[in-house]
Amino acid sequence: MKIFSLIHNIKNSVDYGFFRRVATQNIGTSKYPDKVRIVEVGPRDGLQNESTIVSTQVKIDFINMLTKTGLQNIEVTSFVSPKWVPQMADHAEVLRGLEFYNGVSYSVLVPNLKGLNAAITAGVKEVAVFASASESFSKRNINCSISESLRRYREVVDCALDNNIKVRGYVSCICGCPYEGPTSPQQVAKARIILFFRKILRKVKCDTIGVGTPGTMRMVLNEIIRKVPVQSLAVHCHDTYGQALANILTALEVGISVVDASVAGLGGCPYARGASGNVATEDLVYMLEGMGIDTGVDLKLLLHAAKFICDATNRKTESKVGRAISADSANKIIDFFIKRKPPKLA
Ligand SMILES: CC(C)(COP(=O)([O-])OP(=O)([O-])OC[C@H]1O[C@@H](n2cnc3c(N)ncnc32)[C@H](O)[C@@H]1OP(=O)([O-])[O-])[C@@H](O)C(=O)NCCC(=O)NCCSC(=O)C[C@@](C)(O)CC(=O)[O-]
Repeated sequence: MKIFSLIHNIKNSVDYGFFRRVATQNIGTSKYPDKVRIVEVGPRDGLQNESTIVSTQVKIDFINMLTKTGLQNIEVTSFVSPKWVPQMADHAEVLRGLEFYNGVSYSVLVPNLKGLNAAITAGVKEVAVFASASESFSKRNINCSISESLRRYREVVDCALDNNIKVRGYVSCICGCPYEGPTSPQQVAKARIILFFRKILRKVKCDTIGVGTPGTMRMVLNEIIRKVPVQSLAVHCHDTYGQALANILTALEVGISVVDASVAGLGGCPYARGASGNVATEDLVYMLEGMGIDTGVDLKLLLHAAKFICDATNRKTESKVGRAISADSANKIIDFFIKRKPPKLA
């Protein structure tokens, strides 16, 4: 009750519209984009690391809730070996249970042709392949060298494009590797990885263990955009050291406008021990909308989805916004955010 009246008082005494106008004015004709496309990776990157198997129905309900928030890209599962990542073994059942909405892309991770073929059978229209800038991480994560992974992915990408399937390409460990330490920008921008990824629609640069700072992030991105059009890049920042939002701002400053995030900051990689989840989607939406940058995402609905998955997995949210505002009280204090209509059912 006390909390409620505090929020009520804050709402009545603070002109959020004023803050929003000031934030926008300060940015002016700034280096930041007008819009940012958020790729929600919670159902895949977020849940793959959960030690207790999450039921298929919970995954389906979670994804359906995310769809209604206005997110246009959701990575829903991965078609990897169930021996390696048991949590994602129900990939086909998850896809069967989804309500597909017009204008929303539901992508999946595939490590090889076997995964791609299964994804095609399940009706998937967008896949993601995942290479690494670090040899050791490549070996631990997908059991092969970088060169071998690129050979495999060449087949996967050709086959996907022949089937009119869009492809994202992740490059992990752009700032550091859990086994080898810091990664040099030149290592990330190596010709073989860049050349390979040229065909791919969207190239995602990943700070897999969240060790990057705006300094290292700027260095590595500057190196990459000398070789790849910035419009084709996205970033995927884990938040282990609390640098994710700052790193994302740095990415926006160099011209990137597609950003991965995970609701409630869920996740981590099973082959990068100690790494925390991605930047929390709620925190990202709060920051961007507060800067006058359109995300198209309804923060209130996002908070509901976050509460749902945290309750179902018995974990606390990693989102700072999620801790500050409960889904129920969100109504009272985030009226200044743009209200969105959910997309129409296909
Ligand atoms: C790549 C492999 C398959 C190699 O694994 P392997 O053991 O070298 O391959 P294999 O061909 O010997 O296959 C082993 C078994 O898995 C089966 N198998 C083989 N492929 C598939 C498939 N697609 N779907 C289903 N089953 C499959 C295959 O049939 C076989 O079954 P068995 O004959 O023993 O009964 C394995 O290492 C793997 O699945 N790795 C995936 C690990 C993973 O998902 N890691 C987390 C991803 S997160 C990440 O990479 C970072 C990212 C993207 O989030 C961004 C970032 O933050 O950096």
